[in-house]
Amino acid sequence: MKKTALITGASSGFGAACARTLAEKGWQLVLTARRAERLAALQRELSAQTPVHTLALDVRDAEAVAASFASLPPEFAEVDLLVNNAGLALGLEPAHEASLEDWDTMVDTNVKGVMYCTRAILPGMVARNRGHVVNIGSVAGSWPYPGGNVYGATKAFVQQFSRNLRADLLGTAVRVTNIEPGMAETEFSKVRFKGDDEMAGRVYTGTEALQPADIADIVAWVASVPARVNVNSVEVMSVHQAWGPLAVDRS
Ligand SMILES: NC(=O)C1=CN([C@@H]2O[C@H](COP(=O)(O)OP(=O)(O)OC[C@H]3O[C@@H](n4cnc5c(N)ncnc54)[C@H](OP(=O)(O)O)[C@@H]3O)[C@@H](O)[C@H]2O)C=CC1
Ligand SMILES: CC(=O)[C@H](N)C(=O)O
Repeated sequence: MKKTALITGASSGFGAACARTLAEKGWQLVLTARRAERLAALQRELSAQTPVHTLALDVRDAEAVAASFASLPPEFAEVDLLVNNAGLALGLEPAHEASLEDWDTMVDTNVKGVMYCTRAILPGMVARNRGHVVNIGSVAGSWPYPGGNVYGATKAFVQQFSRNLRADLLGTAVRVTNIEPGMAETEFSKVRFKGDDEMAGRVYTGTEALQPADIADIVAWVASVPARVNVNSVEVMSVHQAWGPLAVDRS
């Protein structure tokens, strides 16, 4: 029987790449994000390969997360792998100029979204004594950079939440991994710069960033090691990056 992976933020970037890679490796998929049409397209692409269930969902909505995860079709209900990937950065202003609304959105998505999804899926994993939570943190959670203020802090939360989950889950076979990617070429910068494609493009100019499939390969790897092994964290950067995300010239 195929194992089930539930991926949040599967409509683009790392999440969509994880869907493709895990489908290739024989997983069946529950794909979630807000953009239902993107999920439907990915489902059409992958469904010849593996069963796919899609769920249009905003991870900031605790009740919707709990209700939809509790009412998955029976054949998808036992989630073996939760990839907490949905997330975003908004703005790159210094703290004294940043928008409180952007800060709230980042905390609601990157912190509370991860909490809500984890809380909804974990009881089943513990009851079955089987499962794996893979959180997508960021090098921005450990390495400072100008304008990284709240985004980086949300990823520091993800790092420590991952460690603390392991403490709570000691004595069970449920695994937790925090993956901390460096700069990667996805829709991340388009979102951060609110559709300013020129600004977003500058992030990747003159360098070679990670690609979504690079992160998907790591997710597939941490999920494939022997059940006794917990890969606690993986920090991964482009060979062209050695510390915090590259600052972008805002002028
Ligand atoms: N790209 C990078 O350089 C790095 C990214 N990361 C992290 O990787 C993760 C994936 O980002 P990446 O693939 O790069 O960026 P993308 O913008 O390509 O993907 C982000 C995904 O998150 C989903 N999402 C955002 N907000 C919500 C929400 N409220 N509810 C549900 N889904 C949501 C989006 O779907 P939709 O809009 O359809 O809801 C989309 O599928 C994020 O957590 C990001 O912080 C970490 C390190 C580096
Ligand atoms: C490394 C990331 O999370 C992101 N690309 C950023 O610029 O902060």
